[in-house]
Amino acid sequence: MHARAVLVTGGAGYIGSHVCKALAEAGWTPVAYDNLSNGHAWAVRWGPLEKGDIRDRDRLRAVVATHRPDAVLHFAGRIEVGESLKAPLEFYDVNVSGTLTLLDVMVEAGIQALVFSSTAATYGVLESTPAPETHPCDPINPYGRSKLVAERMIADVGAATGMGWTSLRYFNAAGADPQGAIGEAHRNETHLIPLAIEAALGERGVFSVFGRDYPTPDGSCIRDFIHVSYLAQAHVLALKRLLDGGASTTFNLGTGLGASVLDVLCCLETVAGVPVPTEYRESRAGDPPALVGDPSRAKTALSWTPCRSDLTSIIADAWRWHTGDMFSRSFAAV
Ligand SMILES: NC(=O)c1ccc[n+]([C@@H]2O[C@H](COP(=O)([O-])OP(=O)(O)OC[C@H]3O[C@@H](n4cnc5c(N)ncnc54)[C@H](O)[C@@H]3O)[C@@H](O)[C@H]2O)c1
Ligand SMILES: O=c1ccn([C@@H]2O[C@H](COP(=O)(O)OP(=O)(O)O[C@H]3O[C@H](CO)[C@H](O)[C@H](O)[C@H]3O)[C@@H](O)[C@H]2O)c(=O)[nH]1
Repeated sequence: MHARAVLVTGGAGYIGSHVCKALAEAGWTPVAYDNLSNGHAWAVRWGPLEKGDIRDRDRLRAVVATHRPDAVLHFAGRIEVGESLKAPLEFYDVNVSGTLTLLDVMVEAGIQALVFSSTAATYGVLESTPAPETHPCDPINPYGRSKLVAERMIADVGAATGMGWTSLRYFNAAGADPQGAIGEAHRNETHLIPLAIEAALGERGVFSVFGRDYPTPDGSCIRDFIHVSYLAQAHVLALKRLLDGGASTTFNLGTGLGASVLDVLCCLETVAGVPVPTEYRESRAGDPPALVGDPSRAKTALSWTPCRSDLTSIIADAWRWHTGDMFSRSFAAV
């Protein structure tokens, strides 16, 4: 019997590729749909790669007609908070228009289930931490606003058509596949942990800490880091729940615990056994001081546990990936 297909937009990217691995291990055929603007063909190892843009209706239609997926997991999008302030229209184009095009094709094809990659950035500045899903959404950057519009569009289409959906609001995905097959390899890296690793290895000069006067115990921002492989597990569980008739809803995917930028640097120095050369810079526009999520709803409804998500395990996996053979061979193959 053939494994059932699911369409994974953005399946060549960091989180999408880890989810493809988890889906294949759970018996699915993940069909990655990606324009490779920030992902890699080498990261698509557990199913076919269909190259295409999320805004290209005809290409999407053709891919759906070929693979006839039971469901869609939608990761494709622009992701960098800082960039979104410089190029808001690009973010609205890909994250909003792209999601609209995808929904249109799904409705036309009668696909009844969608798992959407949303974000903690939809909340804005938290009134209290850890934030539950009922926390007000008032995003402070175009990235978060574009994802919130997409979330609401999905809910409206679900209400009108009966399509089931689950929006997963990730906090900070981090780490790498513990077996070393894939890891975080954004082309234009802006994320804290990979940049700090590159600074520790002397590949990038000094690491810049953005802001030292936040209202946090050490003055640097606080984030809730969640191991990418266990984030991936939650997608498999959410897909199963949706296909079993579970109600459409939103889940936070975080640990409920925060770590500061300085905590991350300190932990990396311990894991790597070398210092991270560091400087302080102005705070980055659009960064809220603290983002920590309450994952209780996901834990209960999905029977999910965010394993391996202590800072040491996350950073050790990221370090192993970055310094391993796969990382250098992967980039050499681009
Ligand atoms: N990384 C995080 O910590 C984090 C946190 C919250 C939410 N998210 C969301 O998770 C999703 C995946 O994030 P990621 O970190 O894996 O990013 P990523 O950039 O590694 O993955 C996104 C993928 O989408 C593809 N893509 C971008 N624009 C496209 C387009 N127009 N058409 C087709 N494909 C396109 C890219 O090539 C890339 O492979 C995103 O939707 C992001 O908003 C990420
Ligand atoms: O060189 C750097 C890079 C980052 N930071 C700081 O490290 C923290 C984390 O920054 P990242 O860029 O790694 O991640 P973000 O929290 O900005 O955003 C990530 O998590 C969000 C949800 O929390 C989003 O969804 C988004 O897609 C994803 O990139 C922030 O306080 C940032 O100011 C630095 O100090 N120096």
